Order: sequence, then C-alpha cells, then structure tokens
Amino acid sequence: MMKFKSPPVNSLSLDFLTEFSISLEKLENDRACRGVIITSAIPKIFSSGLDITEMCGKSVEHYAEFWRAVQEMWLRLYGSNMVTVAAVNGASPAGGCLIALSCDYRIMAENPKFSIGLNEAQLGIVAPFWFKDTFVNVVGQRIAERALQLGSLYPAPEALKLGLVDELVPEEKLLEKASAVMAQWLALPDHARQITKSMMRKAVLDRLVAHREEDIKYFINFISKESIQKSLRMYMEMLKKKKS
Ligand SMILES: CCCCCCCCCC/C=C/CC(=O)SCCNC(=O)CCNC(=O)[C@H](O)C(C)(C)COP(=O)(O)OP(=O)(O)OC[C@H]1O[C@@H](n2cnc3c(N)ncnc32)[C@H](O)[C@@H]1OP(=O)(O)O
Repeated sequence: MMKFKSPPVNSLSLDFLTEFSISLEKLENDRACRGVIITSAIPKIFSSGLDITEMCGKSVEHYAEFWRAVQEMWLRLYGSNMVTVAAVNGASPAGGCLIALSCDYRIMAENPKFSIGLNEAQLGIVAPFWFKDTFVNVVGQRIAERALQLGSLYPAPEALKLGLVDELVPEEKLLEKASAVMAQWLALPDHARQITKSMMRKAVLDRLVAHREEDIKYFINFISKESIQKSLRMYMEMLKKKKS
C-alpha cells in the first residue's frame, strides 16, 4: 500500500512526483510485489492535483523539469505491470484524478462532499492530450467531451454514475474493499493480465513517449503566457480567500 502524506493537501510538487516515481520503480522491480493500493493518509484529501506553485513565476528550466516529472509519474503508473487500485478517500481534482484514472480500479468513499474530475478548464488551463486520453479510456468520448470542456468536478455518487469510479463504499470500509479487489485481481496469472493491460493502454502510452519533448515545449510555451500566469495567480488567491 502506498499512502500519500504531503500536508496540507497532497499537492503534486516536483519532490512529491519524483519520490512517487522512484517508489513505483522500486515496487515494479520487486518481484515479490504484484500490486499496489494507492490512498492518502490525509483526511478528506486524496490529492489536490499538480502543485500550482510549481507552475507560477518559475524559470523555463524549472517548468521543463517539473513537466518531465509529471510525465514520468504517469508513464510509470499507467504503464505499470502491477495491479493498481486507487482507494480514493477524499477530494481528487485534476492531477489527483489523473492518478486515480491511471489505476486499474477505483474505489471511492461514498461521501458526496468528496469530488473527482479533470477541472483544468475551470482554472483557464487545458488538460494535456494524455490526461484526456486516460479520461476517455475510462468513461468514453461523450462523457469526456462534456466533462473536460466544463472542467467538471463530480461528487462521488455522480462519479459512480458516469463510470469515473468503479464503486463507492463507506469510508471505514475503503481499505478492506480495496484489499478484497486486489486479491480478486491477483488471483489471475500475472502474465495474461499484464499482456492484456499493455494491449489496452499501449497506444496511449506510446503517443506520449513519441511526443515527450514536444509536449514539454507545449507546456512551457502555454504556462509561460502572461494570461495563463494571471489565471493561475487568481485561482491561488481565490483558494486562499475561500478560507477567510
Ligand atoms: C495546446 C495546449 C497544450 C497545453 C499543455 C499544457 C497544459 C497545462 C496543464 C497543467 C495541468 C494541471 C493539472 C492540475 O492538477 S492543476 C491543479 C488543480 N487543482 C485544483 O484545482 C485543486 C485546488 N484545491 C482545492 O480545490 C482545495 O484546496 C481542496 C483540494 C478541495 C482542499 O480544500 P481544503 O479546504 O481542505 O484546503 P484549502 O483549499 O484551504 O488548501 C490548503 C492549502 O493548500 C493550498 N493548495 C490547495 N490546492 C493546491 C494546489 N493544487 N497547488 C498548490 N497549493 C494548493 C491552498 O492554497 C492552501 O494554502 P494556504 O494554507 O497557504 O492558504
């Protein structure tokens, strides 16, 4: 089990992403480890998504390093040979949602206050093609088109209806259920399951691998625009004001 613990809200900073990728790589190379449950140690928060401060007012070199780390994390998780189960025990916007979508199975706590989705459009930014591809592979084209254009965050019951998560359980039963699902998936021979998983995900993974440097350039170009920087600053201010 991997438990995110980066207070206050498990934002995906460069350090967090690097550590996450290294942990995944270690587990992947450990023949005794056939599956991983991903959850959070922070109450009410799975992950608040990419750390916005990493995308504000930084150098081009920093943006490149950060984006490469985001790509690396996704390539490792989405391309993992292990069984991956997300036990979503709190809010899961944007990059948090991407992590859950990249797993093989998603179980969410049945709390309508917890929401999940790719809300990038609400921040005035665009979900990259591989976020979009991952989303489409889970919910299908029509639901993805609407959800991504509106940048919708769905409360747990709605997320279940759309197929964004596979099931809801009472919060106190989340890890028990995730373990039961893991046992069910691990009962199959690894080889057949791994080849099937790779077959289903290969095209989407290959697309980023083939366009990785181009994607970094797009990101830098996009995020460096003054209009985008302004949107992100305003969004951060809004988050801070919400408290007072
Ligand atoms: C051709 C086009 C090509 C385009 C290619 C480039 C495209 C670029 C794409 C970039 C992709 C980005 C994906 C992302 O993940 S962006 C991040 C999106 N995340 C969010 O919108 C979530 C924002 N946060 C919240 O909604 C809430 O914080 C919460 C998670 C629901 C928790 O709420 P709660 O009330 O418990 O906590 P607070 O809101 O008070 O937050 C506590 C402190 O944490 C700070 N915070 C929150 N989220 C983030 C974040 N994502 N990054 C950095 N910091 C964050 C918040 O400001 C508080 O700070 P404070 O204590 O100092 O006030």
